[in-house]
Amino acid sequence: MIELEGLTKHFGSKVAVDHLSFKVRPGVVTGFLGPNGAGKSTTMRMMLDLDNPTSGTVRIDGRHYRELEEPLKYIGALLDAKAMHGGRSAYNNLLCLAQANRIPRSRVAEVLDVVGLTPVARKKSKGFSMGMGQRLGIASALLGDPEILMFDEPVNGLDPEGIHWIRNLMKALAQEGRTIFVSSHLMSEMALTADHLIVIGQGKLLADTSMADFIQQNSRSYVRLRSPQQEELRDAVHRAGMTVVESDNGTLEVDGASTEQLGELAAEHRIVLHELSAQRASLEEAFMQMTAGAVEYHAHSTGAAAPPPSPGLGTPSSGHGAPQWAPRKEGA
Ligand SMILES: Nc1ncnc2c1ncn2[C@@H]1O[C@H](COP(=O)(O)OP(=O)(O)OP(=O)(O)O)[C@@H](O)[C@H]1O
Repeated sequence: MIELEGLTKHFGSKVAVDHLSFKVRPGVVTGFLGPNGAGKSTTMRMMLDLDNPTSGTVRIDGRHYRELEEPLKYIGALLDAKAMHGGRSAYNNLLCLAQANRIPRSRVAEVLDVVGLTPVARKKSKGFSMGMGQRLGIASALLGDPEILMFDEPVNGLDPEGIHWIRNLMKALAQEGRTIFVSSHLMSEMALTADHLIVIGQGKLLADTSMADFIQQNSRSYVRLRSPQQEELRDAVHRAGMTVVESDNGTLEVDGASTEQLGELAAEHRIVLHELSAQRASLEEAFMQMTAGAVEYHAHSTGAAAPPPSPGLGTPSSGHGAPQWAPRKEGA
């Protein structure tokens, strides 16, 4: 378990992380989401004692990182896959790490095998592709067989087979009862991987909830109906006291009713249906809706529609005076 309490980080006048308190629990994959510059990497760095908090605490299984005798045996992390020594082979990179943490040499071959790098174990890591570097970083996180694993953008540079592999690896590790904390900008991937979500914006906690609840609470769900007797159907739905709107493509959209209710209603009125489907927004839509007011840098221009404002969640910001050509981050 990872526990944050009032975690705060200032860089000069910039508040990167603002009184964050949450727990990352074992047995599930917890996704860590936030727009660019929200403070995810800074938070993860403080979890690993790579940055000092301005205030607040992080506990790893009840202890501060510095109190862990051999930290790699408690918490493994992939933060920056390029952090490896390029002049060393994959094997030697891992061996150095193993020796510094009193991890048996035999574990090096084991983790190389897990990540599929055994055939290139003796090759210098500077010649590795981005995906291979990412696998090596994952191997280093797994080296101490820790109960807690943190991955910052783990699918960066991985091909579809690699993405599938890391998704299954994270799920399997969670099923073993480990604590898995992962950040990613790939919403479709996160939707397939994470059970629970922590969402931050401008350093503040926006949500700490299950994936299903997050999507449900931050998006509209409705039932779509299509029928050759569209007018009859619309009247029947209307008479049943439900809100129905006709979409641009000629289908009907009904809020606040189940597919069962609508199917039965159509049968009662002997109306033929060509479509009866529950529509639920994607994680991406729900995320855009929730974080609309917490995006640090907006692109303004070429047809990419801004997300609609979320009721009660603040209005979309124009970037707090930030330039509008969307730099990635200050000081990066
Ligand atoms: N060393 C630093 N010096 C000054 N400002 C920093 C530093 N590191 C981060 N920041 C700022 O703190 C804020 C949070 O940055 P951070 O990298 O943690 O965000 P992030 O959520 O990981 O973003 P991204 O999704 O773009 O990687 C940003 O505004 C960033 O510019």
